[in-house]
Amino acid sequence: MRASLIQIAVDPDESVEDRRVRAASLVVAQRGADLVVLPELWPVGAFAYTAFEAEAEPLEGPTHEVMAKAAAEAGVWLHGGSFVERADDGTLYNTSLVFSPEGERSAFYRKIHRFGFDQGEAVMMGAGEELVTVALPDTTLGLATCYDLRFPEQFRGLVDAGAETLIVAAGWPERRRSHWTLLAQARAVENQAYVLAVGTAGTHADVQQAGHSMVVDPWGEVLAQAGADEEILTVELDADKVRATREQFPALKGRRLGLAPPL
Ligand SMILES: NC(=O)CCC(=O)C(=O)O
Repeated sequence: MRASLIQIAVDPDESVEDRRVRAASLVVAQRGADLVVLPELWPVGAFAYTAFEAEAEPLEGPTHEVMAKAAAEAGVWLHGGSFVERADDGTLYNTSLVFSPEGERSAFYRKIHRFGFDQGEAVMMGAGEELVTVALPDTTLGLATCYDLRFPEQFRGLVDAGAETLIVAAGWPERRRSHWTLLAQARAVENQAYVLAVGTAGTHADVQQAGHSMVVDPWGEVLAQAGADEEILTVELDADKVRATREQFPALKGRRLGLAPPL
């Protein structure tokens, strides 16, 4: 399975609409891939909190429309990254979209763990409540967004739901890049799964993005890693490698659940 990770630059001197057009063209240029992935909040920027309200859109808004068309034109499974969704009740969410090669929406995922503690996303957005997996012909995707990466229990839940390829769409800052790399490899090793971790490039809202998108295999080997600038990583994944790894080294079957708490 050929996967392309689009590490798109998010810079304030480009309008959201212009970036939507550019992102769609980058997706269409990946014709021949099986799966294409975009990062977190690439339309507005993961740290552009002051623009969230103004750039919020309905689930089936402009980003949904251009990504659906791009998936169909390229004939690829597309994780279209995430955007600021305004739900029918007015709540904002950090929402990811997945489209089939026919341009049909297969899933949407609202980020469960909101970043910011007492500011930004954590206070401006609602929290997703559901784990989301997407069955592709060769593998099952498990969806996560940026800060979710720090919560191993979410990934265990995705693996227990059948996920073999873990997608992390992110807007991870450069100043914590070491955590990005470490955690992406950790999630791959502990879950014996591929991790496709795709970040943004550039600087927005005075936050330099880490870029350094990466693909990690079920043994924790980094198969490919981008630099800091806008870049597209394309890798060949062997979906059977996940099952073979789990059979050769069945650590997931060794979990001891439901242990009594210490007295
Ligand atoms: N957009 C994010 O979720 C940022 C997460 C982050 O900076 C961190 O976990 O560190």
